[in-house]
Amino acid sequence: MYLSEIFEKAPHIKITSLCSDSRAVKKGCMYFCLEGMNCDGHDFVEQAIAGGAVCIVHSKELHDLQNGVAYIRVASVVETMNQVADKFNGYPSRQMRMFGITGTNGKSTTTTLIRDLLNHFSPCGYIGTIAIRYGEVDKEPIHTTPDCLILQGVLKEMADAGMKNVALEVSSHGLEQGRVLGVDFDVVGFTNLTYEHLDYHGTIENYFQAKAKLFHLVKADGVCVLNVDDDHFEALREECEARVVTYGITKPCDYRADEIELHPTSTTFTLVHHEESYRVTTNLVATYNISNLLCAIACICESGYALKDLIPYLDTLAQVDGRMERIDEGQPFLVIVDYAHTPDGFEKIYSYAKAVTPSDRKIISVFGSAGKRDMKKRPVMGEIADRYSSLIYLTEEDPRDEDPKEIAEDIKKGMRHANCVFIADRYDAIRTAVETANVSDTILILGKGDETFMDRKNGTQFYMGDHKAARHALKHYYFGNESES
Ligand SMILES: CC(=O)N[C@H]1[C@@H](OP(=O)(O)OP(=O)(O)OC[C@H]2O[C@@H](n3ccc(=O)[nH]c3=O)[C@H](O)[C@@H]2O)O[C@H](CO)[C@@H](O)[C@@H]1O[C@H](C)C(=O)N[C@@H](C)C(=O)N[C@H](CCC(=O)O)C(=O)O
Ligand SMILES: Nc1ncnc2c1ncn2[C@@H]1O[C@H](COP(=O)(O)OP(=O)(O)OP(=O)(O)O)[C@@H](O)[C@H]1O
Repeated sequence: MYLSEIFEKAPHIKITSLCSDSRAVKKGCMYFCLEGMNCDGHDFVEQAIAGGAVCIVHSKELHDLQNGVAYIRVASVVETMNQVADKFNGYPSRQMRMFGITGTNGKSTTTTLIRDLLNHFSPCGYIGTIAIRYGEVDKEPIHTTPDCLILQGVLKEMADAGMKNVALEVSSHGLEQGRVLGVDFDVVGFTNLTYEHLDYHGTIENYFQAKAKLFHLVKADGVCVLNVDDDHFEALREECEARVVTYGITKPCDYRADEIELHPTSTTFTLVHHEESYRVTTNLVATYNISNLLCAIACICESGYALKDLIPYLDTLAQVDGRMERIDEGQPFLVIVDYAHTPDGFEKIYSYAKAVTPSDRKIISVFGSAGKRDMKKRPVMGEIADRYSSLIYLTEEDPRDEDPKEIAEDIKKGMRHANCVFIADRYDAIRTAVETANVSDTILILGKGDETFMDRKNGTQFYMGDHKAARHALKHYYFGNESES
């Protein structure tokens, strides 16, 4: 594409790629100077030009301008970058129905459910924490919400591959940093807002405001799907300019789950939507997943599909990787791998574990907390785990350059009752939990979900993953404690 096609009165220079990192520019690239938390992209203009940049988009005054390079000064580099990336890629989000889901917990689950259900009717891509998926393509993501240059490129790939819909996880970091400003959202959904990421946002109000940005990015004739059960529902409704549709469990709303019966491997409930009512069985477990399912159903139905057509697919929904994943090697106790890593996520998964574990049996927990991330939540999560568990194995969980034992000490500050042991190696902690479990106990392995890496002080290293670790330990170290209690 030529620069003159992007900016009026700009020289006729060929632009071959877009970039916001001077270390990655290629010949013919347009470089965007972004102001970050650690440094300012304006300081790397020379490096960008040396690497081959032919156009610099900036907001601050630059000196020593070079011949042969076009300089475009704009009020907001982020906004311009989004517009250019959208145009450069042929406006891909206008060619597909775009679903954006935000919230503290449940984004990956809800977007995966949207994709899984919609794929029965019309091809849908997924972009989020777990992967970038469309058709047969399955790629590792860098971020939950990719930066706009990557995002628009991926959207183009999806449109070119025949996707008609995209379910996109939209993180608060992504919203704050304007990564989705160029996306034309048709449907935006909200799961919940609880304590998380305050190291980045500072206050819960700022965090809410970041999430609320998504609801200003939906098309005028689009839909905002809100959770009536969440404490921030009313405040978020105030922010919505497009039509609002509601879902929930505890209050009257447009899509409601009533008479919920929780079972260890399924859930039954009555799905009420205005005059329609269906008794539904789904293979999803735990009440919070019913909330996620309602959000997904509301998003799909409000984009034109009939509720009755979705019902047949609700009892064979795909397992969401690392989310409430049951590991079954024939052992007589429950082993669940789950990505819970927030106080609310902990509260929810423990209340589910309590509901399905006989009262005279143990809940055994294995978890840690991420290094160099929100440290205040550590004792809070320790307190919750302690309230429900008989035994806790604290272990490493992406310690980065912190000492995992010291992170464990922070977690322990919230504990008062449970037996708690620190085992540095995560596999060893999982193995020990398996060796200690008895019939009808529940082991919860929390915090890493489907991730197969460990961020340590010497960088990101391969980790076999909690699901594989649990399977391996069950196969090799569980010898049957059936007679013990
Ligand atoms: C806190 C955060 O989100 N930081 C993001 C931010 O980094 P930053 O503000 O520190 O950027 P910076 O290092 O100051 O650099 C500013 C600019 O100068 C450029 N630069 C910098 C150095 C150089 O030599 N040359 C150069 O051009 C950089 O490319 C950048 O454009 O902008 C960078 C470029 O887009 C991101 O890669 C980076 O994500 C970091 C790696 C990150 O870990 N982000 C996480 C927290 C995140 O976004 N997570 C959410 C999910 C959260 C959740 O729900 O769990 C996500 O959506 O993934
Ligand atoms: N609606 C919900 N309410 C509370 N907790 C939930 C909800 N949905 C999922 N969780 C918990 O949060 C964990 C992460 O779920 P999921 O990956 O769907 O959320 P997410 O918002 O995508 O999180 P992240 O952005 O960190 O990946 C789950 O493993 C579960 O423990």
